[in-house]
Amino acid sequence: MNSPSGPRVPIVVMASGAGSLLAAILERGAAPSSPFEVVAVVVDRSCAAEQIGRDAGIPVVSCKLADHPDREAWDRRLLAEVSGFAPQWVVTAGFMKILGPAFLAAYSGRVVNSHPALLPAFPGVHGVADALAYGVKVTGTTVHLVDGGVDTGPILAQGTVPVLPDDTVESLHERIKSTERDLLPDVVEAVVTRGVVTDGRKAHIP
Ligand SMILES: Nc1nc2c(c(=O)[nH]1)N[C@@H](CN(C=O)c1ccc(C(=O)N[C@@H](CCC(=O)O)C(=O)O)cc1)CN2
Ligand SMILES: NCC(=O)N[C@@H]1O[C@H](COP(=O)([O-])[O-])[C@@H](O)[C@H]1O
Repeated sequence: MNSPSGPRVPIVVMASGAGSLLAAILERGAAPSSPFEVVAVVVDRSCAAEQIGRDAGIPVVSCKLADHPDREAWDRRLLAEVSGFAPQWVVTAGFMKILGPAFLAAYSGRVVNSHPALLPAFPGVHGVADALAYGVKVTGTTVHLVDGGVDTGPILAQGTVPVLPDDTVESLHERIKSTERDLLPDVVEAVVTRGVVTDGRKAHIP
């Protein structure tokens, strides 16, 4: 049992952008009662998330695809870097690269992603823009386990967000991120404490 008095579960957070989800996870992990500890931040590009990790006094590792001969080499390097921190869970929080087979073989069932749409609708890199262009009136966020597909893994939790008549991609995305900053740390706390039970496509946190 991981409790305030017990050892904290080590997690690695991966990010590519502004890092506001990373900041929310770091804040939650810094609470005295947190069941988890962020032991490293991994980025795939130069981004604001790097500085957020450094400001928190946490090791930040940059693993850029362009610095590797091919995708397989990058995937293996990513695995080596992350494994060096021996995390029990990995959280992709705005990480904009597809994780490959080597990485997922090692961390199968232990990678949690936050996506800015209600999956299975609007997967991929442009989830917010695609939902807005489609004309949906409600969208949201999905926290799911990562598998070999793109945003296809078993769903752990979802939160809904209204689409307002004057929304732009930016205004809608910011409203979704506000929900993500609560939901993702909630799910991380839950999975590190209670684990996940999967049955085919279905997953629940007991
Ligand atoms: N194997 C998986 N890897 C990742 C998943 C996943 O479900 N399976 N989710 C992502 C996050 N994500 C959306 O939530 C996502 C990120 C990136 C892409 C994508 O197509 N990336 C391109 C590059 C785009 C870029 O560099 O800007 C790529 O990897 O070639 C789709 C969905 C975390 N990883
Ligand atoms: N498909 C992956 C994807 O779109 N991820 C999204 O990037 C944003 C990161 O925000 P942040 O950089 O402020 O944390 C979040 O909305 C996250 O769901």
